[in-house]
Amino acid sequence: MDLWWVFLYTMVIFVPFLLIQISSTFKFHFKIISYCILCVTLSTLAAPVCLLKNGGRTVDNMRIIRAFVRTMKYVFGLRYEVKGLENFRIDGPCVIVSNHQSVLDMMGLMEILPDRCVQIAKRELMFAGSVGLITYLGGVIYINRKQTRDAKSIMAGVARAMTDDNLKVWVYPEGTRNNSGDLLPFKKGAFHLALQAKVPIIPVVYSSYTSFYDRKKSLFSGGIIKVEILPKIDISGVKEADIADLTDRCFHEMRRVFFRLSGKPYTPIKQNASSK
Ligand SMILES: CCCCCCCCCCCCCCC(=O)SCCNC(=O)CCNC(=O)[C@H](O)C(C)(C)COP(=O)(O)OP(=O)(O)OC[C@H]1O[C@@H](n2cnc3c(N)ncnc32)[C@H](O)[C@@H]1OP(=O)(O)O
Ligand SMILES: CCCCCCCC/C=C\CCCCCCCC(=O)OC[C@@H](O)COP(=O)(O)O
Repeated sequence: MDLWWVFLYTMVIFVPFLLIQISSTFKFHFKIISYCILCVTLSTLAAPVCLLKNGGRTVDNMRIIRAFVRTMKYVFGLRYEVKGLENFRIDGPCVIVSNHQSVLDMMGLMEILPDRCVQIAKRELMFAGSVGLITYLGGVIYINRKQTRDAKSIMAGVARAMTDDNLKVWVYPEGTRNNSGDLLPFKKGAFHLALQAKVPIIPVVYSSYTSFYDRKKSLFSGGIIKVEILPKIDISGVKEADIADLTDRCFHEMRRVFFRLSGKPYTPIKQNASSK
């Protein structure tokens, strides 16, 4: 008889728990797959518009891509609260650095993307079907992260193009997606780029997604993302030998803002922030 009670309680507690787990995992994957399908569909629709309007690969296509991507937030119940847009109003090129949490960042990127701005992306993105095509048409710059020397020489070319073509360049200095609720140490490429092109750096911080999006917990619901565009960091007077300090300064400033926007107490870290 006792065994029956144990069995019954196990079923009453365990089975609903299991079903909730399965359904939340299912819901999470369903939403992520829907996101990917929507990206592929919108890219397929945007590509001919870009080709008809601008003829080929040009940063002007980013305006078209931006208009398409801005509709996606409504599908996923996301809202952006943006502060500091006036800091984007500078004449000429600049390097924009921001934190990178997930593939969902494309929506936050396009929400505030200034005109004449291209992104640095891993070269694997080029092969992502119509998404790859649309990034190519928008003028995204691809780097091979496994070949530092190649990446550096591409960045040197980008520095020239920035001044020649009046381009802004968006870099994710963490170098990869990071949904841990903190920032990864910054790589130095973006800061070398700013120095080589002799342009200011504009940091952009997005609040943590962990309250509404968490891969480990299979969580993906609607939510509010706070975005802050910080005042530009002037690099006049900065020398190559100061790159590590510049990287650290930017990292710590962005990390402070990240914790504030995410409503979490700031915990300073002592060690050198930059990755190498
Ligand atoms: C319609 C719907 C469709 C949606 C479509 C939306 C379109 C938008 C697309 C947006 C795409 C966004 C994609 C985002 C990504 O892919 S993020 C991943 C790729 N990005 C990056 O990795 C950028 C950040 N990384 C760097 O900047 C790195 O520094 C890099 C240049 C890549 C080199 O990395 P790594 O090999 O790991 O080396 P280190 O950074 O550790 O550097 C090693 C030493 O080299 C020095 N260094 C670095 N860069 C330079 C440089 N440019 N010039 C000179 N020297 C450089 C660095 O200082 C290190 O030396 P020391 O240790 O200081 O001596
Ligand atoms: C014929 C092949 C067809 C392949 C189809 C692939 C479909 C891809 C579908 C949807 C992708 C939408 C994503 C939009 C762009 C996302 C850019 C992005 O966030 O890349 C991640 C990169 O920053 C860092 O990568 P890692 O964290 O280091 O990894």
